[in-house]
Amino acid sequence: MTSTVPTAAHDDQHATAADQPPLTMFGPDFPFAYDDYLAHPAGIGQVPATAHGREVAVIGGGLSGIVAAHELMRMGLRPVVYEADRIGGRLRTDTFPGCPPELTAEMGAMRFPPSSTALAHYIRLAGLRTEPFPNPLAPATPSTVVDLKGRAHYARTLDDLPEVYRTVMDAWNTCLEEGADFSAVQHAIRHRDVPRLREIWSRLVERLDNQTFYGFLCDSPAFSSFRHREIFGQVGFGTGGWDTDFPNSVLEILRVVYTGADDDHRGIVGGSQQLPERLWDRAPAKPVHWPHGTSLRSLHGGAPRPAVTRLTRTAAPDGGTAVTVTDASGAVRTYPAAVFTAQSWLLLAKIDCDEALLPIDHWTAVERTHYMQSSKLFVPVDRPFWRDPEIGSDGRPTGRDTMSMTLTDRMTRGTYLLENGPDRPAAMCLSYTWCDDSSKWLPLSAAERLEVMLKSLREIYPGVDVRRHIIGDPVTVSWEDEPWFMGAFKANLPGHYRYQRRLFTHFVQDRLPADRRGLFLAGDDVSWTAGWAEGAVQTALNAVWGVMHHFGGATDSSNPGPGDVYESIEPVALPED
Ligand SMILES: Cc1cc2nc3c(=O)[nH]c(=O)nc-3n(C[C@H](O)[C@H](O)[C@H](O)COP(=O)(O)OP(=O)(O)OC[C@H]3O[C@@H](n4cnc5c(N)ncnc54)[C@H](O)[C@@H]3O)c2cc1C
Repeated sequence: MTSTVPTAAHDDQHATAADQPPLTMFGPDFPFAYDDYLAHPAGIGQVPATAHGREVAVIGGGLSGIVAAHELMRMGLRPVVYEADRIGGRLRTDTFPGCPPELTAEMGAMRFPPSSTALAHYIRLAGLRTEPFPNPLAPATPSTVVDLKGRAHYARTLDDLPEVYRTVMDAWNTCLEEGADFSAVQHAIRHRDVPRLREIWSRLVERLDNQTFYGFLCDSPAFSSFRHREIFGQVGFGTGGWDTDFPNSVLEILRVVYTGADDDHRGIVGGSQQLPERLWDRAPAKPVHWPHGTSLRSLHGGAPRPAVTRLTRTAAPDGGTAVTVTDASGAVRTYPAAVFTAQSWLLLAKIDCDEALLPIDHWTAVERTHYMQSSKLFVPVDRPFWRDPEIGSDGRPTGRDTMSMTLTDRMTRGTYLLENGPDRPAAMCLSYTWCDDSSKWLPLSAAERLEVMLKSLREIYPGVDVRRHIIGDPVTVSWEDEPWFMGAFKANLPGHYRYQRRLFTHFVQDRLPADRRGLFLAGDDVSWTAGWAEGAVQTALNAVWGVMHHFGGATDSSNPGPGDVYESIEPVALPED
């Protein structure tokens, strides 16, 4: 997910002293150091040799499924990946028909915070490079235009914007500090002070689970001005407007700001889809059980199995239960364990499921899951023409760029300018929207969307003929309209904390009835930080731990896994009555 009180502004207020430990997506709900766990020389655990070669179904070939499959293969198990669409899922990098293949469009995730340290482990493993992402007012962004209520402001830094923007930024920082112990939580995250973090966060969860983001702002004297709340909603913090998140639980927003998830973003050079694709192709250096050179691709004969159409529980030979998977080819296979990584709603709508798959409270949590909508449209252009100096009405350069990264309250909301070098073809993300703003695009074809977007941009840049630079057809997506996704990413509504807790903690199954074990939920919507690929990775690692434990395996005592330390760091349990 992404969002502007701008990055620069946010950092400005909460400056990171060079001698402080870095901010990472460590908690606050489940403060487990996934990065240290992955980096530890003892590895993340093993299964008994008798389990080597046994099959585990992995449903979904997005990042979570591929990370889970990769780690299960490294343990000597045989992951069988099912993928309905394409490897990568919401790490979807499209190309433009008829254009050079290096010109890409990130239809899903496009920018990653350095605080995503478990994700960074796999980016390194895949040998991928990252580069600064051109967010509003980010150092890598030549210029930004904020266009609100028909008035456009041009800025290279926050100081170029009218004073009211700084006032709004100050209000946001005050609101966070007074309403959500911002500095104390960040300090605990940086220093991995688990008792302190749990103490503060538990209190906040109890107090704020029933509060919307907007209600949180309204409760703050710092945000008593409607106009300031409105500007904040349009321009947000970090990377863009957050008003489409106003109805969501404020806990979702706090998780983002505490962990620096919306700050200092970097893009993956060549596209994010390469990450799961490379992991699919990668042969681990020291394979357990499998011959040298074994990769997920080689285990699957090149391609994953097709979409799962049915999931049932069946009796296992050892007297326990197994998970039986039917796929779109009609093939039926039974597995001692399965990891489900697709969005949970697919269990309700696209897969014929046996109710015995999950405990009833978990089904309720699946049903209540709330997804954000999100649409994007990209066009290829001949070159980064936006860097051309703007010429004023007197025929002289104004000192500004022709066009800028743009935030607006018009239909487009966020326009991103993506360069591949001077005079090389480039891409424009003409519009990136969420929720209601995304729904407005839903019934429009790509061509119709393009026309509305060009009109919005013409209002902001009357002298710029964007169309003249377009060299190919637009590519667009509305994730809520994608049959294998049904939404962009989860966002809890107020009162949803308990549901999220059920889904996230499902990987620890010793307390579940025996006939409800063996199916592990993972992926973005099971995580506490949906909309961030880090959560997809963290929950994949939880599921891997669950499968390992299910097969009688264990971690090295020097490197306990998420399930081993669960009791001491489990998310706060709110009362049900
Ligand atoms: C618009 C958008 C912007 C985002 N921006 C960012 C960002 O900037 N930074 C960031 O860190 N994260 C971002 N994210 C979030 C990030 O993309 C996700 O966290 C991550 O890609 C989720 O991976 P996953 O494996 O959990 O789920 P998915 O990617 O959804 O993978 C699940 C897979 O399951 C498959 N599937 C579905 N049904 C079946 C079935 N019946 N049988 C078999 N397979 C099935 C799907 O095709 C899919 O490939 C964004 C997401 C979206 C949508």
